[in-house]
Amino acid sequence: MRLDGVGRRYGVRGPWVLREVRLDVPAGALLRIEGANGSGKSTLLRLLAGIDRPSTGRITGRPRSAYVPERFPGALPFTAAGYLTHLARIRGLRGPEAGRRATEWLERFGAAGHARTPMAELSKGTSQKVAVAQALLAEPALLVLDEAWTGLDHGAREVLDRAVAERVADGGTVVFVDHDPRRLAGAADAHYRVDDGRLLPRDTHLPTADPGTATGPRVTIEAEGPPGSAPPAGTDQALAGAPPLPAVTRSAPGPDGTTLLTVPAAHSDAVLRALLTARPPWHIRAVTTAPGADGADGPADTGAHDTAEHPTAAPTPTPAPAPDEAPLP
Ligand SMILES: Nc1ncnc2c1ncn2[C@@H]1O[C@H](COP(=O)(O)OP(=O)(O)OP(=O)(O)O)[C@@H](O)[C@H]1O
Repeated sequence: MRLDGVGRRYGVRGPWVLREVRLDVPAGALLRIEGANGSGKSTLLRLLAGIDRPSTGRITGRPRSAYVPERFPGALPFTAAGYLTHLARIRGLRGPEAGRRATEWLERFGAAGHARTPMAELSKGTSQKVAVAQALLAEPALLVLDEAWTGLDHGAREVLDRAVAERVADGGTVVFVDHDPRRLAGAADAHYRVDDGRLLPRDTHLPTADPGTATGPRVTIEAEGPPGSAPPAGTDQALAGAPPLPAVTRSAPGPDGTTLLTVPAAHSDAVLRALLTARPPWHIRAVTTAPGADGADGPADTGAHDTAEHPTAAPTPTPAPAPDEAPLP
């Protein structure tokens, strides 16, 4: 999908909220939109989702889209399951499949007990689970999330993190706004900022280390996987071409499933992607700056865990390009 010279204002004489927006929305990518309150983020997301039209400019190549609005109109004349089944049918799911998918998403979000509750009687959090589920159930090619994590409990936020990773791994595109800068930290392929009506690319890449040396900025990733298991093989592929110890270290998996991975900053996005798209996906607890391998760069290591560090498995001989290094189509 592509936006060319897109502008939006409310009312013929209203101020331009967005001006001259040009954006390529590639398949299989995670895009983050940032900006101050009232800068026009929600306006942009509504245009991307196709529920609003630009006042000027063109949007072409729109894929099958789904949208979680900032404010979900909860008081609808359905039960939770009835609403999701209805939406699944509108999105093209046929027969019992629509109801099955509705039940499956309510279960994933821990809201199966509210399947028969009228929407108007749902708590704010459960209503938000339904808002998110309606967007996920038909596996859209473009998923647009406007503060979709707000109001969800911890478990549901993790389910949504994983669903986002699944969509991207399946070749879909996810565009999101979230007030928490740690949301999907390091996983976005591109960051943009809405500023004075313009959409500006924000540098997405952490400072690059020289791949030929063991020095340079590093990032510590605290990730949680199945208890006792080592990080998925994809992380080793993501580190192909990275210098070995001391640039790359990995703690032994803790009994709670937590592992600390310290990697060159240039490889961190690819490692995060590998963790989030593993099956089952890993949960990213924190991403912090670590000192360079020579100890010269950045603040002190997190020190959150007392860990025995050891090198990761040897890199694969043929370096694969990190997804974040590929040019956006
Ligand atoms: N339907 C509307 N009618 C008139 N003005 C609107 C409408 N929707 C948004 N605006 C105005 O457009 C501007 C941008 O609003 P928008 O909600 O897109 O910003 P935002 O960056 O998402 O804000 P926030 O971070 O507070 O959610 C604001 O000045 C807002 O008042």
